[in-house]
Amino acid sequence: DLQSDNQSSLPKGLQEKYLLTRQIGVGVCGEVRLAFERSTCNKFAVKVINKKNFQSEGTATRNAETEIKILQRIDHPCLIKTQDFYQTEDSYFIVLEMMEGGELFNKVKSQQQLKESVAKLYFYQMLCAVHYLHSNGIIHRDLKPENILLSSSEDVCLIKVTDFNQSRILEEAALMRTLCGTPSYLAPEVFTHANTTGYGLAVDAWSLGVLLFVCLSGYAPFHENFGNYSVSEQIIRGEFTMIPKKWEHISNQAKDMVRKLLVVDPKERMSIAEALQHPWLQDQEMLATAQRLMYPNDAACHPAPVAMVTPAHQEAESGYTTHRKR
Ligand SMILES: C/C(=N\O)c1ccc(O)cc1O
Repeated sequence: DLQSDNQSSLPKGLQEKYLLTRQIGVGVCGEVRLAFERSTCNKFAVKVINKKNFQSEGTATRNAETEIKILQRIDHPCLIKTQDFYQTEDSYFIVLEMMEGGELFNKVKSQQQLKESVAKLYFYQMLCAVHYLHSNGIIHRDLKPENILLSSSEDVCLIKVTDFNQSRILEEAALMRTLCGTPSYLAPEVFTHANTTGYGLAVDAWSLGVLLFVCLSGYAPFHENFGNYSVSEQIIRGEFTMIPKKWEHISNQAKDMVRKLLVVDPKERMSIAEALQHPWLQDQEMLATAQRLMYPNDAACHPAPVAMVTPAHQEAESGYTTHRKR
């Protein structure tokens, strides 16, 4: 009975504004519950984060309030919006926009591998979202299929990146949690330079490479069942295998994109900006679809002729380079 114990342990403000109902997701740090805003009946997803999962509670709690203000200013069509934030002695409650399609993780699991055109549409939106985060000085650091949400169960749909706020709010604790969670998507330098949080934007490019590999092939490039190295050793060595059966129908341009992101040396790894200019994404039909999904109002008032579509990421870098000129 949701009116009894569950609601009573909730912050008063949260209880007054929202009715929390069933669990719709669960993760390392806690659970996600479906909530209804009482005044509008609009649906929201409330992420309940159990504080005892995090070591340095003092600074994290202090950071939480300040960080949430910054993050509520973050506004991009492919980033989950933070609607509200509450906390009790032992939990954080982050009220997030609802995504009816759930986690990308479940779609890839059920479909084995995504159609290349669908993987391209999703990957382009992820690149735009992460490009925007980086331009606002935020490194995600924990990009994985569980943190990519789908707006609907249709293949052609808007996707949104989540949890960038959580790792930002609980900075040092997020690093601890990240290192405790499954390392499959983490870039090599997170292991080799983990104690210096100086690793840069390139960690997200690596994780997007792993995400794209999984969407295209249906399996992870670095996995404990592969070879006789641990997952972290496989990552540090940059050793992955494209199983022919899984990759035979995938274009060379898609494979090229993956290979240029899964480069061990962050200085040699293709950047997000370079990835946005990669030939695989210069696909006018995909760009027009992404534009329509991300900026539906623009398309309504003055539909851009497909040939003239300005890529939604706008700040297009001049020219595509396979490797940054050193
Ligand atoms: C975290 C989140 N939205 O922000 C979410 C998580 C799981 C799910 O099935 C649906 C959702 O909307």
